[in-house]
Amino acid sequence: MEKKTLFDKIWDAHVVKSVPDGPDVFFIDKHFIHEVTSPVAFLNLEKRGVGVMYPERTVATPDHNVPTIDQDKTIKDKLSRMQVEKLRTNCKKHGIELHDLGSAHHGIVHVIGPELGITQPGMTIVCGDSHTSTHGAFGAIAFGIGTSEVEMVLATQCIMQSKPKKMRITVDGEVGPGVTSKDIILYIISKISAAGATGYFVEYAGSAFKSLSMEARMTVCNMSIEMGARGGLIAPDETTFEYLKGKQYAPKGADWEKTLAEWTALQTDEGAVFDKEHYFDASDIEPMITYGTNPGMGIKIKDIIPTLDGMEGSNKKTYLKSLDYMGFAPGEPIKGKKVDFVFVGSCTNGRIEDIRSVANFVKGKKKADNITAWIVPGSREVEKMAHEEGLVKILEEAGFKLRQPGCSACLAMNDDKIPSGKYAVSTSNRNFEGRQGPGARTLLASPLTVAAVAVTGEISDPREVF
Ligand SMILES: CC(C)[C@H](C(=O)O)[C@@H](O)C(=O)O
Ligand code: SF4
Repeated sequence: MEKKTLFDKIWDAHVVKSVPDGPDVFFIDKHFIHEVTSPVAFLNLEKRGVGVMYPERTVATPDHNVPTIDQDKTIKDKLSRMQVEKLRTNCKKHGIELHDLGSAHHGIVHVIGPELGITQPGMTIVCGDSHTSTHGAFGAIAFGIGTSEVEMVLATQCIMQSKPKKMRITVDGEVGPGVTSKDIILYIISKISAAGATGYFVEYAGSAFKSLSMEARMTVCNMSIEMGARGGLIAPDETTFEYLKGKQYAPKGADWEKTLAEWTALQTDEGAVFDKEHYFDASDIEPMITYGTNPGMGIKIKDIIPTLDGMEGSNKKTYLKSLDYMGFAPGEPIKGKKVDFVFVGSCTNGRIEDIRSVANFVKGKKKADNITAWIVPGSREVEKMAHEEGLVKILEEAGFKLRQPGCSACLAMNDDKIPSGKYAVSTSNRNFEGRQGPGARTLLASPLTVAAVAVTGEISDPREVF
């Protein structure tokens, strides 16, 4: 019998029609929408006089543009207000479930999907958003699509897709204390580069991933796109099932038992062939940070910023331009550099475990005077738990400012911007020029590292801060 990868199994089960030499017609189980990439799709449907085929398969939430204070008041920014209002009217008109600002399950689309148990193993999931890859943590094929495809999914629940190549990234062994899943993925991207998985769909395998919680796995899959991959997934296991059990949209009773048997079979067959394989050893991974302007420009915090050795021509030019933007020089240590802002949040690290780890770290300590510290829960549910567990109190005592759920300072589409020239150590996933505001300088790191930076006011290794 043909050996199949997990990706093949899910893919093949969703092909409605195979077109010779063309893309497949591909069925989508779940569709998430937000205020930025859906308005034009709805507008075009309207123009064509077409309705939404399966409204119950789409779930909406406003997250990118929303303010993270005074969410109960009218949004001040005109474009943001219009986009959020459009989302409301479109959802109402087409009978689409909306988790609106201020409601119990409002939040970043990639945080609320898993939280509600909408994201499940074996599914195909899309959203007009590149970080849809997050949902792959459940053993689903999840990827970002463009606005014209959002329209296609609304109208037909299908899209046209060519099957990507398959890559497996195996990390075996155990990471040491102070090393998190964010460090694992930053390490992988630094090794294979920000374009290293272009054209591939990745399966993460090996004991280093199996021992991660679901939230930590989501951090890994979230950043698949930052190495160019279409998406990334992890085969479901007991950790996955335990997380989903009892969630609002998870199967219940006899249905649960039946579904569990199906989910358990969602594994890559022994001997299945990948187009490319990478192997890493978990014991080589240490706390990581980026120093440049793409997520592949990462180093261990203890290391120096790479020198110009072996760099020539346009590579050297691009490298120097990137360092110039960051205000760094080749060969300098990164540790000890002064920082202005820390940001804990986003669909990469805005979940409750992230907030817990920051709170545990800063408990009884104070942030440094030069630091502005923002903590933005990924959802209302996370916010609620953070209050109930006493984490907010700990964080506020340490000098952090808690804001309301949304994408916030992850990208400069709302009011939470880092001023030009300032340094922000951020738990988000992108450090592009201007990502957190025009001229802002972003360094990506784990929540634990961010906590250490908040306390010391400079780039620090969390294992060395007490
Ligand atoms: C605005 C949206 C389309 C974008 C994406 O696709 O990822 C954003 O979420 C991001 O993280 O850059
Ligand atoms: S939190 Fe950041 S990465 Fe995630 S969807 Fe929002 S803008 Fe994109």
